[in-house]
Amino acid sequence: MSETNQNTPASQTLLNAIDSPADLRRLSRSQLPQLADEVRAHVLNSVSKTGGHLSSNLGTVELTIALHYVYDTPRDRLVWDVGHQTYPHKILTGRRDAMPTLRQQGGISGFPRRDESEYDTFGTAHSSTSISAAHGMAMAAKLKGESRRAVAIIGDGAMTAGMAFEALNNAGVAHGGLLGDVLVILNDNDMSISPPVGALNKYFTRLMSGKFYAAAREGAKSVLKNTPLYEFARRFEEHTKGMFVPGTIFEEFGFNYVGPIDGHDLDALIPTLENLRDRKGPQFLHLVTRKGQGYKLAEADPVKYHGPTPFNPAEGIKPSTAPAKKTFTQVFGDWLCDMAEADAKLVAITPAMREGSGMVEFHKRFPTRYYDVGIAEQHAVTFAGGLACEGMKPVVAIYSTFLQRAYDQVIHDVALQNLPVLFALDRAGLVGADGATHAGNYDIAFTRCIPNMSVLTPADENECRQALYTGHLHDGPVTVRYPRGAGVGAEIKKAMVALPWGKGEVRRRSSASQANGRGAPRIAILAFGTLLYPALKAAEALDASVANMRFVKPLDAELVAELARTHDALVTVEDGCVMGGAGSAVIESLQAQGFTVPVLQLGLPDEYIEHGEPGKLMAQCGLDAAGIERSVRDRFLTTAAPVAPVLRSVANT
Ligand SMILES: Cc1ncc(C[n+]2csc(CCOP(=O)(O)OP(=O)(O)O)c2C)c(N)n1
Ligand SMILES: CC(=O)[C@@H](O)[C@H](O)COP(=O)(O)O
Ligand SMILES: [Mg+2]
Repeated sequence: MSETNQNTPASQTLLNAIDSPADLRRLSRSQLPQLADEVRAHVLNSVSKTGGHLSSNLGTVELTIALHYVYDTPRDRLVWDVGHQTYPHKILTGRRDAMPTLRQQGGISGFPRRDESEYDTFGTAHSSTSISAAHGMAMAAKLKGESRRAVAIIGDGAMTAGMAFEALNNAGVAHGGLLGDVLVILNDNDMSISPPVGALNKYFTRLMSGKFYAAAREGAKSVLKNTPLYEFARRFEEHTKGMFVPGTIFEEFGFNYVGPIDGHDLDALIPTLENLRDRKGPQFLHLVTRKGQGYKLAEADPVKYHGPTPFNPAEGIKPSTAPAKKTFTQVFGDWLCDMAEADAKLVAITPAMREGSGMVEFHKRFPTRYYDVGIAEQHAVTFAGGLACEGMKPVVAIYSTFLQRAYDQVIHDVALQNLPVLFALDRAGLVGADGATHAGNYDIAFTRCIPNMSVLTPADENECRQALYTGHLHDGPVTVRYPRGAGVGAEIKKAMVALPWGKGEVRRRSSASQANGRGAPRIAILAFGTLLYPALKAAEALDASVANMRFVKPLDAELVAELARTHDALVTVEDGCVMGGAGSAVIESLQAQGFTVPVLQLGLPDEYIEHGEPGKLMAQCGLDAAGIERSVRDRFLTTAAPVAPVLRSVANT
């Protein structure tokens, strides 16, 4: 019996004794409903304190208990799609008492992590990967002659990504005579983050509302419940269900389809999973659940409770009273509506992130020009390409990390054809609580190398608005990147004025540079994006010049040359990966122009930065003012490594 954690209410008598699924499997079936109540309470109690994903987790309590009760985990593999709904899974697999550390530095992740637990069989967070991974695990078991099973648990939202169907298409057939024993569980709560979109959702609704099948089931179950016949009827039903319900798309893919059944009913879940566990070949179980189950406020508004910050569960989420600075997301949302007013050709696309991308107002005001395409980033980009071919001005609002999902579409379907698509990249740089899977660290590197692509890095809220406007006017593909949350609180000018294309600006001149180089080396910091402000602060202490570069591509080569001519050393700072980032662009420009001035590149390191508080994480990466100052002193201003007199090339004269 584990020690009762002082943070957990005493009412968790069953849960406090469960440190692994083996403990769970020692419970009787009749104890499981109480355990479900305790797990649900623990989820609500924890998330209301730490913040995190809530409504999806409340919806998977019974499913999680049933899976660990029926399957021999971790020998049998569970792969959770997206993985934002795995708090019950973590609570039941030895991390109950770690929940207060959720998504905090050094604490447990909000998503499954292989390096966090053997029960987290596959790292997820980007959606729609679970069927592919589970299929791989199932085929490996076949090839190795192991009897283990693989289960993918995927939501109705995640099912809208093409990758899920790529996997179904592959998993449903034999390979070399071997057929994987994979179970795909569709956790259908009729919700993505926003209300679901697309034809697939309508199809699921038809399946769920299969009148005859549902009625036949309920009738049989209530009559036979708790009788020996129930078992017979259950098996009979399996073999006769095809007579009542027309073949489903999943059966066309080669899966044995079962369902829909109530994903909160343990008496339905457990026998069904026991039956499916012992069947060979690809199985598909369609569950109907409710997002937010068991907490009325989340049941009523699963969108609001998808990923709340800390709140009082007794009162629910209250609007913040603090006069908050506008977030970059809000700046984008405001600009989008203003631009739509001014330009009828503007259309806006989101791959299932309406709220997170700040598009609720745009959707309300411009419903015919708003497209939520579901979790389908590849389609979102090429769809925008098609719109642009016909003279529309599409804006693809997408988190930097999710654009990674559509890289070929950006190159092949948009940039190569030089189509005017504006990519509004939110969550650029470190995002904090979601950790490495959601970091937008790489977009500067992976977009600036694409011919025809332009890359803008606004420094504050006002410049973000102007950069979006500038990108919208540009006749070619453009990315404008901005971080999660608020900036410095710059005054936002309503008037939209295009930035001088490809031009940066000097924001501070070092006095050393006006002293013709006597004394301390003359240093210039070239800042990209919101790191302009910590750079300015560091420059005060360093007496360095500072340039707000604004554009990574086209880079202001003239400004780079002028700074190289008038300074002994250059420093680049960016909230993106150093490798291939903006600093690399500056070095390439210096080389191309024949300059040999030393350059210190500051940015995100070649490693994954885990979840934590963004400000602290940036400081740990040396990207706060103190860190920038420290790095410049260490590199250029210590006697140990003085800046050598620069051999000035011809270009310097
Ligand atoms: C590739 C990708 N795009 C977008 C997201 C953002 N996202 C996280 S959860 C979610 C909705 C998932 O809906 P569903 O699969 O139905 O799970 P539910 O939240 O309903 O349990 C989205 C769009 C993501 N994680 N990965
Ligand atoms: C699970 C998932 O991918 C989304 O819910 C994501 O966590 C949202 O991130 P933001 O909180 O930055 O909008
Ligand atoms: Mg869903």
